[in-house]
Amino acid sequence: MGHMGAGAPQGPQPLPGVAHVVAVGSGKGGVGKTTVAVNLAVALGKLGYKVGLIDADIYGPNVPTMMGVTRQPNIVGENRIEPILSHGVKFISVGLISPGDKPMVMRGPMLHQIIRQFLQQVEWGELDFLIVDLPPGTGDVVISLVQTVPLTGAVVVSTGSSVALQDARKALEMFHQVKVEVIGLVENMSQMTLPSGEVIDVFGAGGTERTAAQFGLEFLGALELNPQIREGGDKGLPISLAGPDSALAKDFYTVAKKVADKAKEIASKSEDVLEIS
Ligand SMILES: Nc1ncnc2c1ncn2[C@@H]1O[C@H](COP(=O)(O)OP(=O)(O)OP(=O)(O)O)[C@@H](O)[C@H]1O
Repeated sequence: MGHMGAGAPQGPQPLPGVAHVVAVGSGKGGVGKTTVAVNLAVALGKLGYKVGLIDADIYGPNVPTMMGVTRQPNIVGENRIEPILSHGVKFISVGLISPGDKPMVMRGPMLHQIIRQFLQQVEWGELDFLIVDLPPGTGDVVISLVQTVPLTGAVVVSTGSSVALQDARKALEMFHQVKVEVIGLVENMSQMTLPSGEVIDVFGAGGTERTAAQFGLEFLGALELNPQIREGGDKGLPISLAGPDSALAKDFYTVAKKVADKAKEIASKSEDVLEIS
């Protein structure tokens, strides 16, 4: 690859020691993307993987609350950022740097800089998976991400409702445009089981699986709508901590295992391509 002079165009560079970067996105806000990202990270950790989590949802950085730690990260050496370790996962968030209720007002270049710093200036060490919680919608953060680091793939979270799926399709189209493979779709808040045992369908369960099929994409699983999942998020104790045998957490583990398998499959395919060319 020759050496690069100053100003030489630099494409996305893999992060040394980090095997897979997986983005979690949604078209619509509020569908539970962060809940899925946090529980996916914790579940992968419990499954024995080394996991990092970047909260790139700069407009609503909820990861610190959901991970139960809101203190500022330490700076080590020359401007290296030490990620926060919680529940077996290393994470970083703008919420740690600009805590409180003040919104971060940011212009494009600053946003790009933050995404780069979170990838390159954080002491991630060896990771099997670096999960990135994207802001809802389609936009700048994804561009910054793909310009900085090669992604293994993206997970798209939706509810089964028509409007959420309409926006999820836009997210799929965006990942296609920036050449990021979609690992699969997750349906969140799928069904709800009442204390009586009656199951109610709030957002149109099944819609996400049908959309995945239409696009020839993998359906990674359906997650129940349950107040304990919300409480876990609010208390900083993600439901996945309950382990794969827990009734409420098991579906998150199903998703986590599928994501891990598919990510490894995608990575091995792209290695083959590199060897051939
Ligand atoms: N399966 C679920 N059951 C119950 N509550 C849930 C579930 N998933 C998410 N929630 C709750 O719904 C709210 C929104 O979830 P979350 O913040 O994860 O959404 P989001 O898509 O990341 O939102 P945004 O990106 O727009 O900030 C949170 O209070 C969360 O605890």
